[in-house]
Amino acid sequence: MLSESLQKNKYQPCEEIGRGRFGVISRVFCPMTQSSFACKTIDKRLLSDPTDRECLENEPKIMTLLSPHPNIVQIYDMFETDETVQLILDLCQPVTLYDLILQPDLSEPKAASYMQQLVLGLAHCHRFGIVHRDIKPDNIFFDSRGILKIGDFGSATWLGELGTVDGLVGTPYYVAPEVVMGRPYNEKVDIWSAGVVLYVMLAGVPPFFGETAEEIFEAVMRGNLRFPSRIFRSVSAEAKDLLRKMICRDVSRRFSAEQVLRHPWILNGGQTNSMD
Ligand SMILES: Nc1ncnc2c1ncn2[C@@H]1O[C@H](COP(=O)(O)OP(=O)(O)OP(=O)(O)O)[C@@H](O)[C@H]1O
Repeated sequence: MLSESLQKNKYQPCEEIGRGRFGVISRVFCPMTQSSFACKTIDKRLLSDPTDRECLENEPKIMTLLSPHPNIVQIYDMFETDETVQLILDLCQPVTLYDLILQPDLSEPKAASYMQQLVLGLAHCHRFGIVHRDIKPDNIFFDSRGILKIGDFGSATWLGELGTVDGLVGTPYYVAPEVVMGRPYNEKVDIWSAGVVLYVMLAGVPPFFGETAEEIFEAVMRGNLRFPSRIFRSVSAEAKDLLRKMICRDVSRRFSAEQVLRHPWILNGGQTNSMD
């Protein structure tokens, strides 16, 4: 860990980029390398909950363990004072996958390219026994060259020796049913969430919805995956096949990251002729 003065010399603070629950993201400039980074400053005083505090401690450790990987936001430095923790990260574009899926005509090849990059990043996490637990479009970033990067490891955890964890973590539309049910779960929760991301990319709406978080959770637990013909008429049979294998309630039958990467729709880059 570097001292505050060295930190000041190494990175010059620039404009604020955004704000999260526990702090601020700013651009910083490193004169030594003539490059910009994102600096995530977390205000420790806002972390009253022990779970939030544990996540704060885990985030830089997990990111360091996973770095470098082309599809994961890289951590370069960390600075800590009594009040704050600062993480120096890859600077990503202001536009996340959340903004891109709002575009009405996201093609299957484009969706397949995003899905392949997302699952390559997840396969890397899962090989290290790490579960992200909050895969959703707002946590999927792009660098200046358009490469997809998984970010926000604030909810990530290690699978212990048992290979499972517990705790209600995630975002209602994207969370897997076994998480909502309060059962121990494993890395396959990320595949469910990535499947929901794929569904939203292809349909423009989530597969499970409701007016309140409780209603969404009930729909997720029922897990009744439907492809309304009005929306899915123009979606290929291969894409629907992959969706069924990712958004699968039976965890043992749900695809692993490696299986997703070997699925024909991914291997063919979303180029298909067949329709259902
Ligand atoms: N590495 C990054 N490069 C560029 N922008 C980023 C980066 N990380 C986060 N941001 C942006 O900064 C904003 C705040 O991000 P942050 O991760 O702190 O909070 P959040 O995900 O919005 O909320 P929460 O604190 O609940 O996780 C978001 O708009 C995000 O798009």
